[in-house]
Amino acid sequence: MDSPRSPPPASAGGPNTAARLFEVFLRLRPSSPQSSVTESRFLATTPGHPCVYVTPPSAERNRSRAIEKFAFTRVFDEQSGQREVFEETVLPLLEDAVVRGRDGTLATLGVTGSGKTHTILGSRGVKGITQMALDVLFSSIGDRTVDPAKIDLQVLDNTEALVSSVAAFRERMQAAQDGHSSKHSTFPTPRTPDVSDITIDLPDSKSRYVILLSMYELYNDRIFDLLDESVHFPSTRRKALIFKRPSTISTWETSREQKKVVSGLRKIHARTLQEALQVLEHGQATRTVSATNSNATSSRSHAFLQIEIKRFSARHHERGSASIYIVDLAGSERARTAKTASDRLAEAGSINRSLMCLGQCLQLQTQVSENGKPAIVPWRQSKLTELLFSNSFSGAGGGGHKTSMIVTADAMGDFNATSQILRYSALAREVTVPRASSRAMSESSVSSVSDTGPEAPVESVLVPGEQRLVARLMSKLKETEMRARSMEELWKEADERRKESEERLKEVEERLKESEEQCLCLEQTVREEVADEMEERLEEMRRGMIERLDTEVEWRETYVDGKIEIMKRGIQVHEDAPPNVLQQLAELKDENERLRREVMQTRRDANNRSPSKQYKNARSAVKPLKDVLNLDAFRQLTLEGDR
Ligand SMILES: Nc1ncnc2c1ncn2[C@@H]1O[C@H](COP(=O)(O)OP(=O)(O)OP(=O)(O)O)[C@@H](O)[C@H]1O
Repeated sequence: MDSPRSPPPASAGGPNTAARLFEVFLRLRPSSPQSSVTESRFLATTPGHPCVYVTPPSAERNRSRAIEKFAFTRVFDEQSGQREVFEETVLPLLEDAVVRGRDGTLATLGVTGSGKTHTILGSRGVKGITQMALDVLFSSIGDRTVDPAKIDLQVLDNTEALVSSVAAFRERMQAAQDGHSSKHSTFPTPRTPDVSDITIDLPDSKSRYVILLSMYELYNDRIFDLLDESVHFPSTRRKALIFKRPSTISTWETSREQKKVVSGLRKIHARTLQEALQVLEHGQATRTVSATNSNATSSRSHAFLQIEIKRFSARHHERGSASIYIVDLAGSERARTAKTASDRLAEAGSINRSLMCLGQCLQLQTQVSENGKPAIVPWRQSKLTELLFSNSFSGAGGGGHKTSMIVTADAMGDFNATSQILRYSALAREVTVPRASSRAMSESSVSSVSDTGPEAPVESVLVPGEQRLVARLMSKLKETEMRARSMEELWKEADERRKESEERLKEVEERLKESEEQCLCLEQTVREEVADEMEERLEEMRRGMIERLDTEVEWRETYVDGKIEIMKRGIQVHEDAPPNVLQQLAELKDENERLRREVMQTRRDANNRSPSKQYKNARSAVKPLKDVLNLDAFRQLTLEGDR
């Protein structure tokens, strides 16, 4: 093998395409003084070969690094233009969607500042592959678009999306932006490269098409609509959306084939290329972007653009639908290099975590190729991999979803971060230990790289015995790596389970707390109700007693009056009654008057006192009267008077 600056010939080995789940392309960006981190190139390619060689820059050599060779579907070197990348990556996906109705995803992956956004959306007046895809799509469809007056897209769409025309979208945007400082689109429509000569042959001459655009971003593991006009109001909080299967099934799908979608997304019906580009610009302007030490306009979220191509018959019956997802992933970064802090650091943590899960998914596909057995790709581990792969691996959409990745790299950028991404994204990898270190290895079984730097490939200088030893050591190294990886995965799984259990425990504790609070409230209410009822009953008793007392007093009064009347009549008849009887009568009258006053007083008191006391007092007040007016005594008196 040659040194990285003069790579080896074509036979060095390309990727095994037999059992590949993804196409993985590598694109090298031209280095600029601002973007360069290392002082020398650590990546080298050979024109026409799908491989890249990674040699540690001089500062890294002392850390015992070997030369690594990575294979991809294709490598685009620094001279490759946007159109070349477009023709090899998105155009086949677009053709599949328009002609065969197959969904496709294209995502860019790379270290921050390595050129992902430039590739996807272009920069400095240069079109990205997205603009080129829209250009080719609209020029291929031509005037065979559906008249919006003839269909109701809102009714047709089964994904709970909010479908509207570009005009209505623009109006809403205008209303949202009026009087508010908002993010205005600042992207001039790029003109180059020209793709007017590329068209896709449509499958039949009668079909009509509708193009729907939607854009969303995955920011801190939450999905946000990039075409939601309400975000332009400063006080409005963005609403996170859910990725799920729609509640209704479209006519051409079975429930098993049903694709997962971002529910409640805004979909804009673009009828021309200009309309589509306007929508794209609005989405771009809303995306979360910040300046970091590594990139002045660093994407802090993973952005998804969905181009949905709906096919209709000449009589406006929907015949099918296919989507292309173009994904601009946020770049992985080291906090130390990017010098990020607070919010940016938290964003970077979330970005790196999701990219690590993506890396695991990508890495497993190479193991599939090597073992010949289908490995389980852990795409459910993160929201990002779920969004990217759930429709590819679950058999949804008929299982025809095709995924391609473009890995972007700067040959003079961050060596550690770049080689790490190449390691997990490459379709095949080969490690070569330089000569000096291979000798050391045979003596001490430790891999190291000579201080003098990488030299000729090991195979060409070793004797057969040494070659066998190196081969054995390499296979052991590979085995250990695999074991370490599976241990790491087990550890991660255990850690996730622990976290899950902790979350559940927290949930249970919260519920317990809630239940206790509810119990307390209930007890309080019951106590209050019982107290109210008791008071009511006491009041009723009091009223009853007063009534009974009144009746008794009235009856006594009537009774006494009647007796006095009888006595008066007796006195009139017997005017010569003995003086002691008359005196007794006068005394009785006085006593009667006194008792009446006492009854009046008792009544007044009864109104002010508690019912039981009132009752007792009244009884004790009435008792003397009763005694005095004892019928027998009275009769006795009357008889004595008569006598
Ligand atoms: N192939 C290229 N040709 C010319 N310029 C490029 C190329 N790739 C990247 N650049 C320039 O490098 C800078 C950073 O690129 P870009 O914003 O695309 O990086 P990125 O990978 O998207 O970063 P991040 O992950 O932080 O968003 C931009 O100014 C862009 O114009």
